[in-house]
Amino acid sequence: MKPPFEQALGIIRQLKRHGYEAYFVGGAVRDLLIGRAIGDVDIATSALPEEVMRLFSKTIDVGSKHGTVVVVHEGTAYEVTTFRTDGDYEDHRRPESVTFVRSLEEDSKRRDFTMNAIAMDERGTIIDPFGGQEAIERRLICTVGAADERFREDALRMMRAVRFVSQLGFALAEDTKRAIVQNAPLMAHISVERMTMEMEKLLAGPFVAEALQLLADTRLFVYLPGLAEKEQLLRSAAACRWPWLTEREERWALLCRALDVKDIRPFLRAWKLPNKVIDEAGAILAALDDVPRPEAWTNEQLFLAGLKRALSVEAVRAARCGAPSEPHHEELRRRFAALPIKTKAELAVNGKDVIRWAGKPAGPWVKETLDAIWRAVVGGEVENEKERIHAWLMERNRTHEKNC
Ligand SMILES: Nc1ccn([C@@H]2O[C@H](COP(=O)(O)OP(=O)(O)OP(=O)(O)O)[C@@H](O)[C@H]2O)c(=O)n1
Ligand SMILES: [Mg+2]
Repeated sequence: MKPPFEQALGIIRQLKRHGYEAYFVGGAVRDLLIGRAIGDVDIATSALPEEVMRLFSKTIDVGSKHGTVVVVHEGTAYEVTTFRTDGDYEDHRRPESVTFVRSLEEDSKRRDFTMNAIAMDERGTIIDPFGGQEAIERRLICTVGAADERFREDALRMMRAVRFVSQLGFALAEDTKRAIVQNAPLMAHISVERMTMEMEKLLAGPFVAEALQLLADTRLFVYLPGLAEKEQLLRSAAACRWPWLTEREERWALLCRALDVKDIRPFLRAWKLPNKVIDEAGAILAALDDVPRPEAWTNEQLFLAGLKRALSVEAVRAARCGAPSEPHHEELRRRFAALPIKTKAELAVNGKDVIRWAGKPAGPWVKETLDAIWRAVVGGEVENEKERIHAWLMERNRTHEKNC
């Protein structure tokens, strides 16, 4: 058995030793069959959560009410979920309560897409009750059973379908697509946090262009934060080179730019993104406005942005206009390496020094003076060395006095 399944075999064997059924399920089995990098390995079992907790020494109760216990095995955390059918769905979100069942087949029936309803036992035998392998061969995303029911159970699945299009390059099966169009308004019941998780995966997929067109075709976009009025721009955003971006902040910055979002903070806040992400996306966009062309970076702008952000700015610019950014990245790396200091902390003098030299009480002038100093150092006007900076400051004060 291939890694990472091999590492998790111990859990399946332990469950089986005690008379329970246990299988690998979900995305990991799907990705194994597709030949794609495998993410988290999930396990489904006939054992009840308290039985799972009794069988393993290190467990975390992450949602035993819903059947999920995390088992830490040889340093890795695995979600072990009891076979279940999802009880009554209220509000088209994941259920309040679930019913535990003892058969894998019952469990597979409640899953979203046929490719996600494939199980694998400890010998590597595939159990595929709904034709998931055929769907994978035909590169189709197809719900388990009636699409309407699956989407009414959890409306987020509609967005999952589109994010799988982006990640896998598969197409939506006809009836699955039709059901998304019909049920799109159910997205109104879904929390923003869950939408955002899917949107981030969607924007990071290799087939994001198809996925963005599909968000528009299915009208799912109407229910996404800040997108309701942006159908045409969303379609044009498909032309951007999204796969050239590597950071989530770059993707959010490009989304703002492609959708011509004027007030980016409220837009990004509506997606409930962490402040850190909002700040960085905002800083990337501000620098993109300040530096009109990739060749136009001044040393000061490069210093203030830092190398990482400067590269992000050029990646976003390139993804937007389709001209490769590699040559600019090289040049920016070279120029950043040549800067005499990379951060203000590397300055050879600090506030205490300038106060001592001036013999004046601290005040706003200290920051102004330090700003003038780093600008002069970055601009190559003075070497980053204490005595030279002192001399440069005295000279500057003399000229200043003269001019006044
Ligand atoms: N709304 C949902 C979410 C999940 N699932 C089922 O739970 C499995 C695991 O869910 P999750 O880890 O969220 O998705 P993956 O399919 O594993 O995708 P990823 O690779 O992104 O984790 C899915 O394969 C699917 O069988 C579902 O039926 N309906
Ligand atoms: Mg998963």
